[in-house]
Amino acid sequence: MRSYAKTRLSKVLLESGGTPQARSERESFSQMYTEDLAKYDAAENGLCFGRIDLADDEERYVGRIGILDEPNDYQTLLLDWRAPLARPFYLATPAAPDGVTRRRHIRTRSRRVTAVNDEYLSLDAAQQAGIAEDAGGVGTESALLAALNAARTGHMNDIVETIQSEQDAIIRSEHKSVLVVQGGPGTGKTAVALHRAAYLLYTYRQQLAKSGVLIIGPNATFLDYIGQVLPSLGETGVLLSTIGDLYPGVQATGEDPLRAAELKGSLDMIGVLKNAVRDRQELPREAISLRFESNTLTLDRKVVTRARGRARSSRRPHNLARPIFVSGVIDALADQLAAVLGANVVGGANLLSRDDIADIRDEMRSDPDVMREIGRLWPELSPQEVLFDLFASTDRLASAATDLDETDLDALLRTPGAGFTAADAPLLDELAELLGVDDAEERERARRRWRSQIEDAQGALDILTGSAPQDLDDEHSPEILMAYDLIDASQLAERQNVGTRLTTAERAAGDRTWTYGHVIIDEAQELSEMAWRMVMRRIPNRWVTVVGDVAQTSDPAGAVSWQRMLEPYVAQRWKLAELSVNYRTPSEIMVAAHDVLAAIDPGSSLPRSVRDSGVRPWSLRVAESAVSDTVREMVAAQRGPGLTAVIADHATAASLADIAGDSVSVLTVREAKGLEFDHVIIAEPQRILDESPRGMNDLYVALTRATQRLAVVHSGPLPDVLTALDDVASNQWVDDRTAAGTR
Ligand SMILES: Nc1ncnc2c1ncn2[C@@H]1O[C@H](COP(=O)(O)OP(=O)(O)OP(=O)(O)O)[C@@H](O)[C@H]1O
Repeated sequence: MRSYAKTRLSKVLLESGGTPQARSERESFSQMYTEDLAKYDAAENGLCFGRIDLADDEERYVGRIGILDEPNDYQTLLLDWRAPLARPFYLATPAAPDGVTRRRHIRTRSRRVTAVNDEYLSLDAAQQAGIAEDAGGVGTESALLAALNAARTGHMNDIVETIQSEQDAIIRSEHKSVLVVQGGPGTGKTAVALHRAAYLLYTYRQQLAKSGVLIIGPNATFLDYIGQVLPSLGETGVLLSTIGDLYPGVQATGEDPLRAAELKGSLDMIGVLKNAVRDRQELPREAISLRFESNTLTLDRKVVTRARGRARSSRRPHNLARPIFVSGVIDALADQLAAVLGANVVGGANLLSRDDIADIRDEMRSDPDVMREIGRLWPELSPQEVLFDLFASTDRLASAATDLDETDLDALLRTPGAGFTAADAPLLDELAELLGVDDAEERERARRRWRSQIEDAQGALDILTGSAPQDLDDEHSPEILMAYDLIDASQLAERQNVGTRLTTAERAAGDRTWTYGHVIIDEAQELSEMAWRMVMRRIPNRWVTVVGDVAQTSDPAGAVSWQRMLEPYVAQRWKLAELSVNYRTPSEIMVAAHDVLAAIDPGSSLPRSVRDSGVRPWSLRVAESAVSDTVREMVAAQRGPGLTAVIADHATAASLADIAGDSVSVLTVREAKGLEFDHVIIAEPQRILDESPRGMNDLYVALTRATQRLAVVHSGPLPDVLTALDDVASNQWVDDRTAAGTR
């Protein structure tokens, strides 16, 4: 398949000329073969990972992509894991075997089979194979446990080999509106969300290939962590973004203080932004005198009020209503001038015909002084400008945010030099709606760009001809093809465009008004009300998969209830699916997290851990000055594969930043969100609690990041919610290591 795609691709690339239709076909083929090659590369590892045997002796092999045996009547050699026929591989159980007698997990390294693991789904099949009932061969979960116990690499792996049935139901859900997947830490929400994207792209390829799928995650580290999963499932047409980067052309570089983030996330900001835009539609304090062709005209409050009223009552966005305002003012000024000119001649204003007055208006429109004054009163504005100016001035803020007290106004004021923040992106998006974009100029620029591309191409062809050997001119030999014979300028320009052809995801990323076919929001509890508005604008059909856990909300403007966030868009019409099994955190750690969850929401239950690690988490109290050294010793005691994370409040994390390396991360809770590590050290948990009004949720997130071991190092009293941890007197990880060394 590889060599077929490679050969076809090079053939397509060599072809040239032809009708526009032929060219566009070539383009699609070249894209298709390129994507095929990427898909085959991605499926290189674990190409085939399973097989099911059915009662009627049929065998089905399941893998990362589908393969048909073309010469043999297109028989299926390998089923794509997303195909309906592959589904029993994930769903069959001894209680409901669905015709399956045996499920085989096949593990491979490159092309070599390294392990085969069979589960017999009926006693008959097990006995026939000579497996005793108590041998653990029936319904074992060894493939899953092997995957879960493996050391972490810093990148998420796909779970196609071991998708569990409650996860499968969500991945393949046919629900066409908002589906909320709520589940505790480690229940596979992220994994499920990514596999759902792959499944939907496979099943609704036609529909989604053009519109694309958008996946929103909490931060760049997280996107990097999950970034490998979709290509390994063979899907490249997905845009991954954070909320902060969703507004095209702006990257969130600043960070808001908690109160500012909370205020910016609230729906009250809609009113504030509306006011901020209206405040830019100004009335002159006193009449403005304008010189126009040796006459003095007056622009007074009354004229401007009337023009502004007309423009506002059009209900168009600010920039699109601007021409109405401009006409209103120019009409009034032209009438004024006509009156002045008329008064100066016998016969009065009637002397000026309509055409004369129309000419005057045109001249006024091209008079820079007149237009400058009008521009001051109703300027053309960009969202960035309005937001920047609003948060830079106490006066503007006070005028727009009339309900806020002084402390809140201060919280919103931007520190000079700071960039836009993640909470600003939804505000920019809102402003873009309020301002409207007059894209006439952009369209004209695109036309000009195209013309100049054709001219460049023409130039290139001329040079090619000019630099041809002289004797060709003298004795033009018909069998030597000149560039001109093959291609004309517009074709060449088109070719260059093909070189920079954008994928659906790339085009969508640059277009604020792009509407996606499906949107998946991970860690959705972190989205503020304003962020929801921004996302929902991009998905008018409301086909959204929402994945999150309200007990893990850190953002002060984030969700405490899904209903509250979704109400404005779908009222009650959303479906809830829950995940109840924790695949990450061992049971010993979850026991310790119980009191923390109870403090967040006494009504919610902990997800059940699928495995034990055999190691109990512990806490160690040391002097404040010794916290740093203790953590360093623990990190140094880690050897071998696996990742260690130190999770702490901002200040403690900053003081330990230098120990970060390839296998060690030092993170705040916000940065650790959604990630996982083999070993986790939480430093100064009380400070995590104190740092935010959602401190308890943050502590819960920190506690549930480890796949193997957890330790807490603290200098003050241990928070009450952590008393389930073993209180130890010395650094166990270092002791364990020393003991291992002695042995
Ligand atoms: N069916 C499965 N087979 C193998 N591994 C799985 C399966 N389901 C989940 N996992 C693994 O469990 C871990 C946790 O999954 P994931 O990160 O998706 O959980 P989450 O619910 O998003 O967690 P959190 O809310 O804490 O961010 C990951 O390493 C994931 O690969």
